[in-house]
Amino acid sequence: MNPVLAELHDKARAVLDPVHHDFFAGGAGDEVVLAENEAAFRRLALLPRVLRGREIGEDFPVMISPTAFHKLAHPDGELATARALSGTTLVSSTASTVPIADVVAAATGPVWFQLYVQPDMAVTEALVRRAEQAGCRALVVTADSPVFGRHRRDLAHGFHDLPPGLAAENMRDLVEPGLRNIAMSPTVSWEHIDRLREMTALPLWVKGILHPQDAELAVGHGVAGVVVSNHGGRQLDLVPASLDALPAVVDAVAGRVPVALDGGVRSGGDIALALALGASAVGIGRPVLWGLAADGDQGVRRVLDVLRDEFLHVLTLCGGELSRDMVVKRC
Ligand SMILES: Cc1cc2nc3c(=O)[nH]c(=O)nc-3n(C[C@H](O)[C@H](O)[C@H](O)COP(=O)(O)O)c2cc1C
Ligand SMILES: O=C(O)C(=O)c1ccccc1
Repeated sequence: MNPVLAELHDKARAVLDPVHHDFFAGGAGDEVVLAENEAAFRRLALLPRVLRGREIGEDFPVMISPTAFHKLAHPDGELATARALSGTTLVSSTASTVPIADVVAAATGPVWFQLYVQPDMAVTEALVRRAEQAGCRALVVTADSPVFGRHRRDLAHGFHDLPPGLAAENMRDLVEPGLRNIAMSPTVSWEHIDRLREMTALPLWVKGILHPQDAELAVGHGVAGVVVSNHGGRQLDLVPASLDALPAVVDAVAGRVPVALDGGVRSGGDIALALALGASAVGIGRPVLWGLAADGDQGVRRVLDVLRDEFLHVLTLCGGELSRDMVVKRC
């Protein structure tokens, strides 16, 4: 792990209510997948190519993955995260504690909207319109959550509600006045993806793909991209590390749409490994929350800056270009 990220996590742990720290840090079940997401990177090594005589560009293939409830980390919440972007894309959660329009207004980079499809399609459509009107540039439908994950740390603490004064602000006054709960629904299907594609001209991504046949289906349903993700180990605690699921999805997609990855990315080297295995970009979840808790927008900026610096350094050491033949098992 990049030491700055470790330091920011330590600081976050020191300042956060332990209940909120554990909400951010925790995973589902025995937290096997939570640990595996990071461990999978350490099982791989990079074989650099030398003497390629190539200077690298400034492209930084990183986005901020959607995470709920940033006001639990810092009073400015998602506004602070949005101010820190300086060109990086923020995928803003349905469960943000700041309305999406305010997130976009504060943003210094593109904002995409992460959508939990609601069982009532009128409510879903109202969320989509809200994201469009705010100026979001894409929709990211989360597909790995037919039910809420079971997080033992939250159960142990009895954490299930936001404290008074905080709410999932995007859920206010949709269709009818008042605040709704975010629903997870096992009836969400590819038909909903088709309906969303008819509903909006925004590029539609699907997040939470692990099976290559689902990647194939996603492409068949006209998505703009897929995110290989296990929700940071917060849903099914039986799945592979997201990095280990990546190659088969990349093969199934066969270059037809971009394949992003999130889960366990904690250094510039991790970014390089994911790209070498065919990811077009990676998403960062918890480290952004640690930066936010430790130091607001400056902490989030620090996370992005150290990852950018480290990634570009690693990329240069690898000869400026990454490919699958450069990844080997560490034995
Ligand atoms: C506290 C927390 C809240 C999350 N909330 C959402 C969410 O609202 N929507 C979503 O699609 N994913 C959500 N995720 C999953 C992240 O988008 C992402 O897949 C995961 O955090 C990536 O792993 P990492 O934290 O190891 O970087 C959440 C993750 C965490 C840790
Ligand atoms: O905690 C999560 O992982 C998550 O996705 C979520 C979704 C809705 C509300 C709160 C958290």
